[in-house]
Amino acid sequence: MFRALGAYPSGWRHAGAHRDPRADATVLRRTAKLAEAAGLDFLYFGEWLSTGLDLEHRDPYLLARVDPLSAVTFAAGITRRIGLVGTINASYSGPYATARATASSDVLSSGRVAIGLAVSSDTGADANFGVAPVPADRRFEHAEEFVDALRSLWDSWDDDAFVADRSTGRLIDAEGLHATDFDGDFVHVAGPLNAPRPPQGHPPIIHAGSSAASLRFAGRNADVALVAIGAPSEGVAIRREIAEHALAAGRAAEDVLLVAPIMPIVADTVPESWAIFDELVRLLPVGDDNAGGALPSARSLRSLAQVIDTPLTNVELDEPVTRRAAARFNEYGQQLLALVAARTGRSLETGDRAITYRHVLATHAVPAPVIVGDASSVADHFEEWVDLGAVDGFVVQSPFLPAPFAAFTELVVPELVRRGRFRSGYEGRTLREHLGLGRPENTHRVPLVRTAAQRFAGFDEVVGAS
Ligand SMILES: Cc1cc2nc3c(=O)[nH]c(=O)nc-3n(C[C@H](O)[C@H](O)[C@H](O)COP(=O)(O)O)c2cc1C
Repeated sequence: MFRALGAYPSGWRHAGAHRDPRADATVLRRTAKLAEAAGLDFLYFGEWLSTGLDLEHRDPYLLARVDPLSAVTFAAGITRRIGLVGTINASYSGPYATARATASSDVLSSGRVAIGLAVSSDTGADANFGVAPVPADRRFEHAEEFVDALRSLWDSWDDDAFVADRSTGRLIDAEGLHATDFDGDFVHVAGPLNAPRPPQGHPPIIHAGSSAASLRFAGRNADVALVAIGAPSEGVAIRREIAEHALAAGRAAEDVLLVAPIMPIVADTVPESWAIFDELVRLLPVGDDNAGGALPSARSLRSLAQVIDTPLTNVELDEPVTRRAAARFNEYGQQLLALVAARTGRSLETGDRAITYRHVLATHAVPAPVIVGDASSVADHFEEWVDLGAVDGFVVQSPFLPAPFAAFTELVVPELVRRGRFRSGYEGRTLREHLGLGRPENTHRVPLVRTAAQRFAGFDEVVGAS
């Protein structure tokens, strides 16, 4: 997952971090090369369609970044094998333009493109696009029509419609162009599309979201579901839920892959990886409600006190959490303590490696799926989750770019290959092949010429009747 300014809010402050969005081409080129050299399935470009000062400390990577479909096209030109996922938001995109742009980039990349389909709503985006928002409770219905329309448009032409017969002068097989008219409750589009059928037939659809509505949507429509998962047992339950929705929609359970975001912080040794995470926490501008430059108040000590049900009066951020104070934390507070211990090697009341309130607050304030360790411990985590049936794979987030991502590709990927858990290099050509997804047939049977003839026959009747 490519977040140029880093997926951890303080990542850009780390020494050596990319921090100038105007130079995104440089870090994108480096990241794409690293990812492809490691044989990763895809690079994922997310999307958010508005900006504002409130993002500076919460999600700085959203402040200003290149448009995902532009990034896909750029990356397609500098890579040869890796898949490229460009996110578009169904509520703010037209199906014709989206089908055309993605069919085009699939052609230009020889079948390596997927759509990240976002269904989120955002009042900023409503204002930016000047459109009446899709009613909140019908966003997923709208998105379902959007996907159906996309697939219909991608099937406008048969794979072999362009016969290009020089001797007869026949360029196309007229029977290979289909009527694609789609007339739903929300989506109305005629077509056919003025782009060839994509090399993958239908570029895969990846849907990110963790709500019940998102899981249902993914089960019914997506090729890959990207879901935030806290524990393996949760992943197993989510997989079952998605499979039920897939089956109810007439699909097979294995038609939908389940992947989870993960933020590995890896170094040659475990203490070195702890040091990187400690530094990210130190650089996080957490503070109390009125502290200048701090994260929003929801990430203050006061809010932490509320969620762990424990008064935190007169404590300093860098003060150790005493055993006595820890005993008063509720279940969520105990989970935070366990997470801090796993990510930092710290424990209660142990001198300079004591758990401090800063670490507890940072872990609450930044709900990133951080996993800290050396190559072996991070690979153990991957293996365990896959073996327990929690996920089919992971989408790697980097706290900043490029160093932690380089460390992941140079340390963890070879370890997974050594263990026989990841292929060495690419076997397939297209993204569908990387993911083990079949290539869909063209679903249109009736050529446009025949429907035109039928329409003409209807016209004759009308003329005859008059
Ligand atoms: C790992 C991950 C990445 C996501 N990336 C995006 C994104 O780039 N753009 C977007 O609009 N939504 C993205 N989402 C989805 C939203 O965060 C949210 O889950 C979605 O709007 C569904 O929530 P809802 O069903 O409550 O609307 C992502 C979700 C996850 C889990």
